[in-house]
Formats: sequence, structure tokens, C-alpha cells
Amino acid sequence: MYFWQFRVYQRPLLRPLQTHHGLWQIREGIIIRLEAEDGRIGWGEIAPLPEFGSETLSAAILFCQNLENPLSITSIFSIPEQFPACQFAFESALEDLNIENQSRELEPKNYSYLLPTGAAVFPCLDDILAANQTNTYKWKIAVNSLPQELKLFEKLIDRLPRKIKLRLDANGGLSIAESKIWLKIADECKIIEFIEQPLPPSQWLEMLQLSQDFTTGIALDESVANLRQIEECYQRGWRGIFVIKPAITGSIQGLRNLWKKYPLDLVFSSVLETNIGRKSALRLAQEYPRKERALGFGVQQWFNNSDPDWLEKLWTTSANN
Ligand SMILES: O=C(O)CCC(=O)c1ccccc1C(=O)O
Ligand SMILES: [Mg+2]
Repeated sequence: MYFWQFRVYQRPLLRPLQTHHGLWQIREGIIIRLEAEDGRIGWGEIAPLPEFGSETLSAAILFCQNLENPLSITSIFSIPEQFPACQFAFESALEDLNIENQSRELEPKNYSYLLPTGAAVFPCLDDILAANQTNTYKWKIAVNSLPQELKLFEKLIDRLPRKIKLRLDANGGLSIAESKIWLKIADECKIIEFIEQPLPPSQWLEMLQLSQDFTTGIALDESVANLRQIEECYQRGWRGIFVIKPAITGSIQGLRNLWKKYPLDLVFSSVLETNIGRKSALRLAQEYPRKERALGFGVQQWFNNSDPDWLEKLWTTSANN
């Protein structure tokens, strides 16, 4: 049995993140602390993303308020699938508690750096390129009109070195006609690694068609936000890329089982979680045997990570449980 506590956190983004889903200014979530009878401690994080179909923060808080304490391993593995972010948090806290070698390097060398959206990329682009070792970058699209965005895109690729690969993430915000235009340009310019979620999840068949009509890869993200959706898309014929956000996908063990069962092409990706969720997600990404894809964890620039005592402060200044 494990005694456990939780705390709700709020973390401002250094500048708002603009995506097709809107402007994001504050990351909110819950930190979980599990304690074993022998005193070992494990940390986990609930970082919901309701726009992707996960539970909301308030649903997660209610869930925590009603969960038994102490908690058994069986109840951790019985968290219902409507709470994928909670499943991830409690399973990762349990794994954290059982990990022997905590000092293993987890930060990826091969990551995809998330660029500022739209024209905001230009003033800082040279500094970003100079400060990063990586060759993979991601830029959000479907936030401005297509003609505006195409102009910005041309200017952007003019300023990127030849060796660089770019991911374009539409967050489901393009029409079919716009997707075809982007894919045609991507096929021609040969710098695009993939276009991520061009259409909303309701247009899954149309995305399947697009993936067959163009050379540039399509990555599903919003369409494959949890284990059930990943399996369904594979079984219905998706052989393209799957963006996996471990913090909202659900059971960690369930995700391992899926990539052992099917030959999935996975890109691991952040939900702007804190270092607690990040560590668990990166550990999982290290276990995944195919290493060619850059990890979508180049997002540290969105937060002030300079306070080593943030967790201790969170624990002593608020009392949720
Ligand atoms: O995947 C990445 O490279 C960066 C992370 C990212 O884009 C993201 C971060 C938070 C929420 C949604 C998304 C997204 O992929 O749509
Ligand atoms: Mg995405």
C-alpha cells in the first residue's frame, strides 16, 4: 500500500503559445507524491490536455479527492480510461519509486525545437539556431490566413540552413484544400519532415487519403491522443506517423504493449508538463527501440526552469491533500 498526496500547480508560460486551439498562457496540473511503506518516494504528474480529449483539470482534481488513501497497486492499474492523465501520473509515480538508477541522463540530444508561432519566429531565429545543436524544428501553422502563412513560410525556409528538417503542426486547423497546398509545397521543398494533424480528428479518412497522395509524411496527433485511438487508427489502416504525448495517452504499460504489438512509427511529444512528467515521458521514450525521430520535447524555452526548489515550495505553500 502507498500513502499519497497531491498538489495543484499553475505555471505561467514565458510568452503565450499560439496554436490553432488558441492562446495558451498558463500550464495547470497536479503533482502526485507516492510513499511506500519502506519510505521510498515516487513522483508523478497529471498534466491534462482537454482540447485533445483528456480529462479536464477539475475532473482530475475531483478524481484525486475521491481516490483511496492508502492506495494499492491494483487500484493504480484500475484507474478508468476516462482519466488518461491520471493513469499516466500514478503509474509513473509507481515506476519512479521503483527506479534504481535515478541519475541516468534523460535529456535527448535528438529533439525537435518548438519555434515561436507566425512572424514572432523572425526576431529570435538566429539566436535559436546558434543556441541549438539539433537539426529538427517545429513551427505551428493554421493560425493565420493561408496566403499570409505561405509568405512567412517562404521567408522562414530561406533563413534555415540546408541540413534542417522542419515539422509543421496544424493542430487540425486546415481544410482539405489547404492541406493539399501545404503538402504539395512540402513535397517540392524537401525540408519538411512531416505535417502534423492537418485536419480535425473527424476527418480521419481524408487524412488517410492525403497520406496516400503525397510523399511528405503526415503525423496524427489529436486523432491518436489515447491508447484506444492509437490502436483503432492502426487497425483501420494508418501506417503513417503517430505523435504520442505520454502524459495524456493513458497507461504507460498499455503504451509499451501497443508498440510491441504493432510496428508503430512514434514521435514522442510534450504537453508542456513540468520536469516531473517530463522525466517519466523521456524515460519511456528511451525505452522505445526506434530512435530515428527527434523527440518533441524541445519546449524548455517556454518556461522559467531556474528555481530548483519549486517542488518543495509547492508542497509547503499549498495543502490539497
Ligand atoms: O511536439 C512538439 O514538438 C512540441 C509540443 C507541442 O507541439 C504541443 C505542446 C502542447 C500541446 C500540444 C502540442 C502539439 O503537438 O500540438
Ligand atoms: Mg501537435
